[in-house]
Amino acid sequence: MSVQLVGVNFTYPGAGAGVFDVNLEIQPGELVACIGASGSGKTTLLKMVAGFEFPDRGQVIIDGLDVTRLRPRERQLGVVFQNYALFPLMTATDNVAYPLKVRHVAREERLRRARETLQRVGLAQFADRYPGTLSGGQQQRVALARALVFQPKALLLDEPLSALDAALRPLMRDEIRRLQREHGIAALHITHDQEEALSMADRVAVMEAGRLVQVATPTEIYDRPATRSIAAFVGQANLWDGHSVGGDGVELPLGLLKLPPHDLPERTPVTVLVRPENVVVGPAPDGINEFSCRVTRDRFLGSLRRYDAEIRGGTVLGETSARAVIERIHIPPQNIQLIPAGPHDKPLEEKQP
Ligand SMILES: Nc1ncnc2c1ncn2[C@@H]1O[C@H](COP(=O)(O)OP(=O)(O)OP(=O)(O)O)[C@@H](O)[C@H]1O
Repeated sequence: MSVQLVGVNFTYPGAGAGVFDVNLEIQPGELVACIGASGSGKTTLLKMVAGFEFPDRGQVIIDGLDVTRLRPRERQLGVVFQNYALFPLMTATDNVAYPLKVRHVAREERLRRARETLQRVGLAQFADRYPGTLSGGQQQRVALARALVFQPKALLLDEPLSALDAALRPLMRDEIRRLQREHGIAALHITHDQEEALSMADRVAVMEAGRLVQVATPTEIYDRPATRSIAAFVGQANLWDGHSVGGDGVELPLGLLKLPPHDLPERTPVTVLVRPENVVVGPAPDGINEFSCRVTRDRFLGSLRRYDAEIRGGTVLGETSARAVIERIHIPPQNIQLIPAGPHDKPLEEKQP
């Protein structure tokens, strides 16, 4: 059961904000995570699919059916929100059975199906408990069971894990993926948490100012971001602006950097991306892209160490598991990614490391 958005446009009345020219297809069993800065339109996109708002133009197609003008309930979607939105005066079973009740399923049948779904999310022994007596993770699993109980055509997840503590989140990620794959339904997952998006999703959709600017696998988004702003938004990044000197070089504020051969004409403006883990501590065997440096910030993060290496012309952010004093670094040419300067590039929203 797939979800398709075709040329979807929506502007909030009286405001310039909304979503624009959105085309996206989520295959059965596929999970697409939508990420983007606050206010970029992620929730609005979810509202289009859910039917909480109607597009001004374009179509929403679910399981091959045009649902653009259908109301939320008629779309048969499972929706899970950040705050669970459970009914506090109903037991876990009654909460899960509720969508069946509104669909006029007979009482015995709906209780049977609710218990069965609770069992599937590992909560059989909590069936008669009230939400207030359950932990955050257990409540979230009730919410998930409630979204799955009526065999929805797709699953919409709006920050479903952000209220959970860090230890529980990876478990719930796996749980959601297992259930969603088992049911073979398409899922759209809105999240602020990049690690969650990269680790859970089959594909990641990046939003900027109401538009999908890149939709690709997690590794493609991380390794080959389409624009400078995507590179800055996803993960940690060294981003340097400069220009091509033809052949295999780029001229940057920190000097000439050697790259794998490229065919950009001389003086083409480019942005260079180097992920911190691709900066290597110590001298280069051939002296290529090697810098002497002074470490100005050094943070020990357990399995790795993140440092700022001051070199002539700038600062390089690096990551290493080495514990020794860092006096020289190098950047192997194959670890450098070229991002053509493009019209999409907007002022950066770079994170502080
Ligand atoms: N009801 C509304 N009326 C007018 N503008 C709105 C309304 N709801 C949202 N917006 C605007 O639409 C834009 C997109 O909002 P949306 O909630 O989709 O962003 P988001 O990416 O989900 O943000 P966040 O990550 O902060 O939840 C924002 O500029 C927001 O101010």
